[in-house]
Amino acid sequence: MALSLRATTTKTTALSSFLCRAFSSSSLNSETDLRSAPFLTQNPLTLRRDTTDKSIQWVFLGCPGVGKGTYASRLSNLLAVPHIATGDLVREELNSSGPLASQLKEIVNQGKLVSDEIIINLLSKRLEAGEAKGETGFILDGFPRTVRQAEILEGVTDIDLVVNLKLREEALLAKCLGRRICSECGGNYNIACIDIKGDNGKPGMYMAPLLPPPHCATKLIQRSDDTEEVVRVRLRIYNEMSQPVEDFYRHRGKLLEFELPGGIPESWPKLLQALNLEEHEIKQSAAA
Ligand SMILES: Nc1ncnc2c1ncn2[C@@H]1O[C@H](COP(=O)(O)OP(=O)(O)O)[C@@H](O)[C@H]1O
Repeated sequence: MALSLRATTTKTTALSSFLCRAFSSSSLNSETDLRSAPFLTQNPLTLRRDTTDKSIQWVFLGCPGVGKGTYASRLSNLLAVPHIATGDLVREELNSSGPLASQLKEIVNQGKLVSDEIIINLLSKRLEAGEAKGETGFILDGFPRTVRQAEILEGVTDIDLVVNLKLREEALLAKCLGRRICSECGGNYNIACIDIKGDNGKPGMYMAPLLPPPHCATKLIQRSDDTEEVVRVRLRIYNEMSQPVEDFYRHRGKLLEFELPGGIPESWPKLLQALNLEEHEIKQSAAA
């Protein structure tokens, strides 16, 4: 399907009045549940958006290890919209001394999903903080991950586009296990060298490692949920809980499927092409 993806959508939806109502009237939670949740100091997702906002509202879907963070972050830099990764919000919270930290640590380290209530509350706070700084638009990464989250989001705002990144199954586990983060600057790297040989008419695939610069190389850490056992659980849960989200957006004509052909050098230009974006044009117009 050809989707027109230029970032020109005019937003007319004011989210603030709808989000809380959408969340509290959704089937799994009564208002009582929300009020009794100790971490909810305010209504979840009480967002306000300028009705003249012309920024993009995109979602990135895809299995653990597919590269959602990498490509969402590159597009965020290119298009000057915030990249909001709910996994990062969860990790910030679990590394804090907040009341949810130990509960979140346990859930994440088992590869399970955090409750919709918690995730919506974290996302709401992040969007509000961004709004206070004048941010408009977003590229969401890791949200929605359940059909209920998608329904709530769809009920309150108009998502322009959902990019569904796909990568061959054999590469996903290796990508998660090879992931490394610089504990000082937060830079993301990958030490895995993926070299899948062509077989039975299926082409091979090569993904070079993304090695850290020398000043990060001695400070690399691994996410505690990037162990083989936990990654397998995350992949299973993605198939059960998040693949239906792909169908949700497919039925609404918003899903752009993008099969990664290899590493960043091959995939990035092809992704821009699929999105009908020209990197040099955007940079020129930003500089003008
Ligand atoms: N939308 C969400 N709903 C529920 N849990 C989430 C959501 N986003 C992130 N999480 C939690 O944070 C963890 C890390 O998320 P993320 O960094 O996006 O991982 P992945 O590499 O598996 O895509 C998830 O395994 C899950 O426990």
